[in-house]
Parts: sequence; C-alpha cells; structure tokens
Amino acid sequence: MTHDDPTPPPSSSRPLLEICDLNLDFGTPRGRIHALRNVSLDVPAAQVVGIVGESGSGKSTLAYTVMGLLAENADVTAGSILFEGRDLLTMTAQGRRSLLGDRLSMIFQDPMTALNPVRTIESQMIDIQHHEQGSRSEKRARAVDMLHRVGIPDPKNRLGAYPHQFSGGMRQRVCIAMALLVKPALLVADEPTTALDATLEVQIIHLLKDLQKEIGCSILFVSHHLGAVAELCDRVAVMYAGEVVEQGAVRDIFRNPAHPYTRALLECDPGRIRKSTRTLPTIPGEVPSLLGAKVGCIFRTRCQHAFDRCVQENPVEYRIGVDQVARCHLLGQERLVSA
Ligand SMILES: Nc1ncnc2c1ncn2[C@@H]1O[C@H](COP(=O)(O)OP(=O)(O)OP(=O)(O)O)[C@@H](O)[C@H]1O
Repeated sequence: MTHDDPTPPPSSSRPLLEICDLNLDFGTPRGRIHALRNVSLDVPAAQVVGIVGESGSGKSTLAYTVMGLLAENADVTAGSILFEGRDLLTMTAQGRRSLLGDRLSMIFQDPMTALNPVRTIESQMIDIQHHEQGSRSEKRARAVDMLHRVGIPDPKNRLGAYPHQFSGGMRQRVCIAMALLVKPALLVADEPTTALDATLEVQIIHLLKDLQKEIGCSILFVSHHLGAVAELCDRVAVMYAGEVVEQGAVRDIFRNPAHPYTRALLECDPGRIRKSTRTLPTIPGEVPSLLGAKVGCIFRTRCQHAFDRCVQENPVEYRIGVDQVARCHLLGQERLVSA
C-alpha cells in the first residue's frame, strides 16, 4: 500500500477501488462509536478481496459505506473511497445513482433485503437493467439466461414467480443473478452465504467464483467463514475493532499470518484452507468498546505478546514480503521486517 506515494500509478495499474484512511463514527446517546479507524484497502480489477473478522469488527459498515448505504447516525470523519478514480464520498447523489446497479452492485446476507416481495422476479430483473440497451423482450431473455446460469431450474416459467415462492438458497441465487445481470465492475457481497446451510454455501461460493471469472468483475466479499474466503478470494483484509490489522494475498496470510489476531483466528480454525464452512470460533477475551479515542494497539488486551509499547503507541503498518502488511509492534521489535 503506497497511498502516500506522491506519484500516482498509471491508470491501467490503478486498483478499481481504493479506500484510503477511512474513519467513520456512529453518534449514539452513549457517545461516538468509532466503527472504522484509518482503514486503507485496495480492490484490484478482476480480483476478489475478502474481509474477515469477529462480529462487530466493522466489516458490514465498510461494505455499506462503499455502497453509500449508511445509517442516519453515521458520520464519515476522514478518508476517501476512490472507485475508478472518483471519490464516492464526495460524489453527487445523482453521480452515485448512475453507478449503482450499473458499475456497482451488492448482494446481502438476507436476499429479501434486495427483493421486493410484492413484485415478480421478471419485473425486478427487467427493472434492474434500466441502464442497459435493448427491448423488453431482449432484457427478459437476458434475465432467463442469467437465471439459468445461476442454476434456477425452468427459468422461463419461474420468471413470473414472486420471491416467497423460492427457497432461501434459490432466492440468494436470484439475487446473485440480479446483481450480476448488469455486469458490474464491482460486486459488494455482505455475508451472502451466512444464512445458508453448509452444502448450499459451497455451491454459492463456486457459483460466485465461476461468474466472477466469466464477467471479469471484482468482488468485495465480507464473511465470517475463513474457508469461504480461502476458496473464493485472491486477497484478504483482517479487521479487528474497526481497524484492518493485516492484509495481503490470501495464500501468504493463511500460510504465514503475521499479526497475533490473524494467528489466533487461524489457530482456532482447524479447517483452514480446506473447504471449511465453520464460523469463526471465539478467542479468549472480549472485543474492546469502540467508544472514545484509543491510544496503543487495539488488540493488546487480548494479545499474549503485548508489551509496553503496545499500550503507548499505535502500531504502524509493517511490510512482510512482497504482498502482505500487518500493524503490530512485534514486527518492528523482532526486526523481522522493514517498516
Ligand atoms: N447505526 C449504528 N449505530 C450505532 N452503532 C452501530 C451502528 N451500526 C453498526 N454499529 C456498531 O458498529 C460496530 C461495527 O458493526 P458492523 O456491523 O460493521 O460489524 P461486523 O463486523 O459486520 O459484525 P457482524 O459480523 O456481526 O455483522 C459494532 O460495534 C456495531 O454495534
């Protein structure tokens, strides 16, 4: 990550999505919750980037911020989110609307969040193509083709059905079909398999992988499931209490985790790198309150290696090898890597 590099990279090598030093608070009667702190993350073109971390670490907040679907009490206090070089945070509402459902689309944990229960799948799949050229019958044919590709049996006849007439797994397939029908550059997927049973999860992950390759889009994939991330993603960012503590190539991080939090997550998950669908097990201790300012390492209260510096200073990002960075004082202390 070289966000402070004064020379911008050539546009062809520029990541599709560049999240730089993003800070977001939620105003609450108890005070301000710092849900995202100095989050920097790139999503390269045609790659899948996973976001993992325990519940409450800020994964969904990050995904929703990219999509501009923020709660009323949310306040972005600093940072930028560049999508194809344009800042989504300062863009006009009209500019953002023109991207949604065209260059940017989303799938949710609960398919009913995306589907209108009182309209047929056909009308929703035709509507979502409002940016696309073509007659209604051409759009209908594209919808049938996409439903077929996501594995909906007898798609021509199923077009006239309402969402409640599909099972949970089939509804999520319909949502994937809708999200990919417009051939987005970026698909944001917020725990799309969490509500499904293990067999369905594996099927949906394979489906996403195949379609991502075929369409050539990027995916920002939020998940609790390390196995799903290992299966689908090229890169992964590990979040803890609103911060990205480690990120890099999936293979490097799963083989050689550098941050004690990443290690703890992986050590607790015997199915790692295999096709596990386990949820993240608990690590001893509790996630700290996100209220108020923080000094020092956010993970120190649960870290068995914590020392004085972890209390006094926020860790900087250390580079490990070519494509892996982590925020941990141990990495500087042991002089394993260069800052
Ligand atoms: N509208 C809101 N108002 C106040 N706090 C919020 C709001 N939305 C989220 N939070 C808080 O922000 C923090 C991050 O939540 P978020 O849902 O992004 O975490 P997550 O990692 O996606 O968790 P999960 O895996 O359980 O969905 C949590 O402490 C959560 O309680």
